Amino acid sequence: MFLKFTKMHGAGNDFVVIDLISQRFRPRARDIRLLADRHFGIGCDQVLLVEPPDSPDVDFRYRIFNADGEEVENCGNGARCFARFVHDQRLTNKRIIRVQTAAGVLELRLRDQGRVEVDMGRPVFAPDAIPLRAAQQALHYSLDVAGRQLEFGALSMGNPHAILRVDSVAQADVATLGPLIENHPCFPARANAGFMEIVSGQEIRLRVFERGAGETLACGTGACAAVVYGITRGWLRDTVTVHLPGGKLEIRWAGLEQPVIMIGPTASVFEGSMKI
Ligand SMILES: N[C@H](CCC[C@H](N)C(=O)O)C(=O)O
Repeated sequence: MFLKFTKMHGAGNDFVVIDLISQRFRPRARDIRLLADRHFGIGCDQVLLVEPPDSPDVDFRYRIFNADGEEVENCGNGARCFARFVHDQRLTNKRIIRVQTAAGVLELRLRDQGRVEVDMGRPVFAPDAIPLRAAQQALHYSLDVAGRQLEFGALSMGNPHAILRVDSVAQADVATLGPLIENHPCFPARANAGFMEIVSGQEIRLRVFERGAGETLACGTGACAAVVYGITRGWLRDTVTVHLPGGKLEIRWAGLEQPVIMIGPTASVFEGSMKI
């Protein structure tokens, strides 16, 4: 079959977005890997599938697959691009959209100039919910990675994140430490690894080695996780500009039991169809 798709990105984190309301396609992991392949397929960090709602109190359901073919719970940049996609494709004329994901219901608000605001839900710190193998919940943890003791924060934004503070993201050894943290046995579901440089109480630089995709130009849930960790450590205030290699996001968190709010850009790059 030929599958219609739209290629999008949010701050350089790129997606193949597929409308499964007007076309039928039951993807296997190998189909996702082919769609995501930058040589034999279209190429992307994640594949997003847009589906009809499965309950009356949401407008859509959307599913998220990493380039390695694994389905995951949440994707911040993907949520923004999803909202832009359903609006551009006239699947809705709403500017406040409720969408069911594997991590729960997200509320998305279309802002001006292609920007979208997302209520990303509340961070979760309990180790067994991240999941993280740890004796007890802590502000930060210590991890032996390749003989080095690393201090990191860990939390879930629906998906698991480990965050390390570094002096300089430019100098951080993301290529080596990223996969070691992603696949460390203390993370039974693997993890996204964030490397955060504190610029000021309201600004950070961040690089993220993503679970199932490698280092990406931006990670929305990673930006949320890094800001939440920085606020809990007393390094950051409640509204932070996050500078990522592919662009910047604004993250707000008013503290425990409060949702994390993310605002950022979206871009629709091209449409096409692929034989699959
Ligand atoms: N790699 C992530 C999913 C995509 C998250 C990221 N692209 C974002 O914008 O949040 C995971 O395996 O949990």
